[in-house]
Amino acid sequence: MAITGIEHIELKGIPALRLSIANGASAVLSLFGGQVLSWSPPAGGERLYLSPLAAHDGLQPIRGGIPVCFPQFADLGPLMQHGFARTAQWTVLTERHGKDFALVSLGLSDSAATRALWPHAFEAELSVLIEDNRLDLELEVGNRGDSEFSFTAALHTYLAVHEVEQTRLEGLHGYSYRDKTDANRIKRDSGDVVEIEAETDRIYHDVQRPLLLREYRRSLGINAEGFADVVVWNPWVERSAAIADLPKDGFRHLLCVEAAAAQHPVRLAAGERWWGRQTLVEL
Ligand SMILES: O=P(O)(O)OC[C@H]1O[C@H](O)[C@H](O)[C@@H](O)[C@@H]1O
Repeated sequence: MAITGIEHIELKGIPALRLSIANGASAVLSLFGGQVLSWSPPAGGERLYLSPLAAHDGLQPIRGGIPVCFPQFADLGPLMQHGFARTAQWTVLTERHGKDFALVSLGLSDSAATRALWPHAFEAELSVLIEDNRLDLELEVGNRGDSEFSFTAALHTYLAVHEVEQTRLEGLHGYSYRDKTDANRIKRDSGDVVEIEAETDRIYHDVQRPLLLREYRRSLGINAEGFADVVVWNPWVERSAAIADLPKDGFRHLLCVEAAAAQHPVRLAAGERWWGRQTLVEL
């Protein structure tokens, strides 16, 4: 019988935790970056894309899984792309499991290194739960300083798909989005579904609906709370060629559907806390 519970493992030299439950679902969470690297629901089959060329040197970001972008999403500010959380060492705060669930929360707080980049006292907590056919991630940020700060953030989920051109993303009809592939023009989605047939890099604003990712013979529900925006990213052929840690045809097997707070930075007064959550449900 498969081991259930929470094991401390190493994945290509990176310290990580493996969460497993009795129904056969499992997930792997790296302490470097506080990054989920794998999730298999009870029916089996990996649902997250992890690049075979991803760095595992504990320095560079890991291409794939669910990177945490904080305190900056993409290049929306003066920090390095996607902020420092995805290349920081997180620590284990809690581990809990029963027959039907496994929950780990990791913490990251300010240090001399983070204050040199971003001069604020913060604590971030990432909780990762597997239960039934779900993966649930929650990012909570607290301001433990004495003045307000603001940040942008995302759970940059790389979904594994069989063939991206045959994948349909439903639920974004009618929402406006910022199109990074077209000079950041604001557009309105008028299609019934989003299909990927070219480089796609969009921030959809104020998305209120759950999304559905449909593929041949499988579907995934994607829900978010607290994060106002949804980013849809696929680098397609030309941009992929410039991404050293992605194989040539890697873009065909991934679609990033990210829960983000990007359009409007989150403002936190001293002592305040914020949280955002993304849930993936195998249907
Ligand atoms: O290559 P990375 O720094 O990991 O960023 C990968 C991508 O992340 C997000 O989806 C952004 O919207 C894209 O513009 C960016 O290219």
